[in-house]
Amino acid sequence: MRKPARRWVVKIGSSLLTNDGRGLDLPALADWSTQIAHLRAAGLDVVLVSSGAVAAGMSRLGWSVRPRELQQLQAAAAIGQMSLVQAYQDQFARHGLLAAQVLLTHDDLISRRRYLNARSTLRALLELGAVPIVNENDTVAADEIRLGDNDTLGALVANLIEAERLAILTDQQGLYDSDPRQHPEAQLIPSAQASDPRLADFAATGKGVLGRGGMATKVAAAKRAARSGAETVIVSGRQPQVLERLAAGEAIGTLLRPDDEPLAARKQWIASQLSLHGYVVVDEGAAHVLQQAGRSLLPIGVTDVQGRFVRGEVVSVRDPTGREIARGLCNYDADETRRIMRKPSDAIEETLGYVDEPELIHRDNLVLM
Ligand SMILES: Nc1ncnc2c1ncn2[C@@H]1O[C@H](COP(=O)(O)OP(=O)(O)O)[C@@H](O)[C@H]1O
Ligand SMILES: N[C@@H](CCC(=O)OP(=O)(O)O)C(=O)O
Repeated sequence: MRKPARRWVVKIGSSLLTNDGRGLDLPALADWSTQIAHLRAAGLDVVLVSSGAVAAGMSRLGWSVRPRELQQLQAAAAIGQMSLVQAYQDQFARHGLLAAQVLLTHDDLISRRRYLNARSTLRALLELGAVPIVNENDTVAADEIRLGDNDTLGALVANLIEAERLAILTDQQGLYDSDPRQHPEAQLIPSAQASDPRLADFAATGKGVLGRGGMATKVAAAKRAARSGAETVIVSGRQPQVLERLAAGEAIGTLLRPDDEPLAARKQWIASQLSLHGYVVVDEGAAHVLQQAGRSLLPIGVTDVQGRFVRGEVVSVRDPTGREIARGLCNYDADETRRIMRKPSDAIEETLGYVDEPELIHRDNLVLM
């Protein structure tokens, strides 16, 4: 029996919530809300990441086919999000709980200031005893920066609140060794390391009518959640008392475990950046000391700088073959970095006229990928 985790992110996908597209499944939604209320009563903090806005909007609009145009999807989401949170609010109120709507975009999670704001708001809501209900802010998220699937959002929220567990409720019993919709003989994987490269192959194909990501985004989410020390359970939301049984330590679904101890909060944030404004290329010697000796990155080891970034932004670090080996907060902006690259740190002052830090990226602000 595993010990129950204290802070959970519970993610409910579109396929499940809408019973594969037949509008919101209100009895099921009521049941999950009851289960979450029981978890709260048992002392667990729960943040709910719920999909279903587009699907609920489609059903309100009488649309049976998911539109392709972004504006149509956004309009459906705006209509559907109302029904979605209203349904949750009604259900949580039956248990004396307040529900809180939290709509996040990708930008909110890459800007340090907004990231910290989102984190403190979520923490405040949990302290107030409310149940935060998170979804992507579909109205404003433009195509190229959309998270698109809520598995990624669930993992980012797990990083944000340093959750111990990400429970992904879906329409299958868990992760199988191939898509059970196409391969009835597929075998359920009871547990694995989130970093196991075979998982991506198992999840390679197939998704539901409405779901965005299929299993591939769930496996990627487990990997991302593991970076902040969270374990992920992929499990059928249709199992009776699924959340309570998980909380009691029952081994159901697929458990994907992190390899390591949790990284510090800053390192989690650095590792979870989805879009970066630039990268630096380092020579072999620098790549070696970063990876093997846990050292800071000095300007002398940098051979190329690409993109535009400001001081304090997260940049990617690539080895001479172009492979990303690390990410970190850069102490100099892109132009300054170009001017001091290949130079020893004691030449920074004569080159720039000032010196802020001898390191380009300090090891405390650097995370290996
Ligand atoms: N290896 C696999 N194991 C289980 N399900 C898989 C696998 N590969 C693909 N799938 C598909 O992923 C679907 C769930 O993903 P998706 O439709 O995006 O759901 P959700 O809306 O819950 O995120 C399943 O219905 C299944 O057909
Ligand atoms: N923000 C979207 C969710 C996107 C989506 O479909 O996610 P998922 O079903 O979890 O893969 C919505 O509420 O409709």
